Amino acid sequence: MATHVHRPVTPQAVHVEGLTRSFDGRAVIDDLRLDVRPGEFVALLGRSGCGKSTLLRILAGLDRDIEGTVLVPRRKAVAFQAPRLMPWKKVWRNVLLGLPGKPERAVAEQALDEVGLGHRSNAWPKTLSGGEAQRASLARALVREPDLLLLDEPFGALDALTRIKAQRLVGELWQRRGCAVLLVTHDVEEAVLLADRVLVMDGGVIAHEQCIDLDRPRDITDPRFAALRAGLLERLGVEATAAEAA
Ligand SMILES: Nc1ncnc2c1ncn2[C@@H]1O[C@H](COP(=O)(O)OP(=O)(O)OP(=O)(O)O)[C@@H](O)[C@H]1O
Repeated sequence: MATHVHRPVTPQAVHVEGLTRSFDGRAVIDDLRLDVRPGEFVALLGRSGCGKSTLLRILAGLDRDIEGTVLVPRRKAVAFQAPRLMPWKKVWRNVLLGLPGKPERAVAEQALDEVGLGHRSNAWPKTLSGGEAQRASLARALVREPDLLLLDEPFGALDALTRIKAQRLVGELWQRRGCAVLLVTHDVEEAVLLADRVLVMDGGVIAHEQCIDLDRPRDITDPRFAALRAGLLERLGVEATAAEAA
């Protein structure tokens, strides 16, 4: 029997047990177990099609056609690779979209300030750059004051420099807000840079997990960083280059 329960205070930010999700009789998620501690930053890696987005959508409450137990906080927010802004609403109205009650514009502006986009509050979405649109999408997640922030490849479509800035911003927001984060990414370096723990999904379960016990801010030139990255690449079936493996 499926249970998808929201509870305000949980010993874990996420508790998933015996989770199975099938499409056309094929179990993409198969008896999966996952716990995320409050305030923990977890990155989720895995080859394309292994079920990462499916898991994230289930945690977000967007897919309830499941078996098993899923416990998540009531306050949660999700941001996707595509910022999904409504083109006919100004940026600040997009940020408030779907919030209960009649929230004030100032609420949106505070969140936009937090992501460095206060000056574009009154702009139309089509006038934003890719990085700005992604920051607007993050602001929309932040106004929900989430205990759990779910990010599905949020930097995937950004150019290298914008991506680095966006990663830094998410790291800062996480430290300031203290919410748990589950970040789906293809980028092993990004995972090691940001996460407390990196999970590798395979065969419908969490097949491997790696704690990242490096000080913050992280130094990608630290040999331990390279070793962790190489280990995870190997887990993903990607041959590390000779330089990385050294
Ligand atoms: N609504 C759906 N109907 C049928 N099959 C689906 C549906 N959603 C996902 N799938 C299938 O489930 C599998 C997992 O998809 P999912 O998008 O979760 O993978 P992913 O790990 O996020 O992939 P990627 O890294 O490429 O984004 C895929 O084989 C996909 O085709």
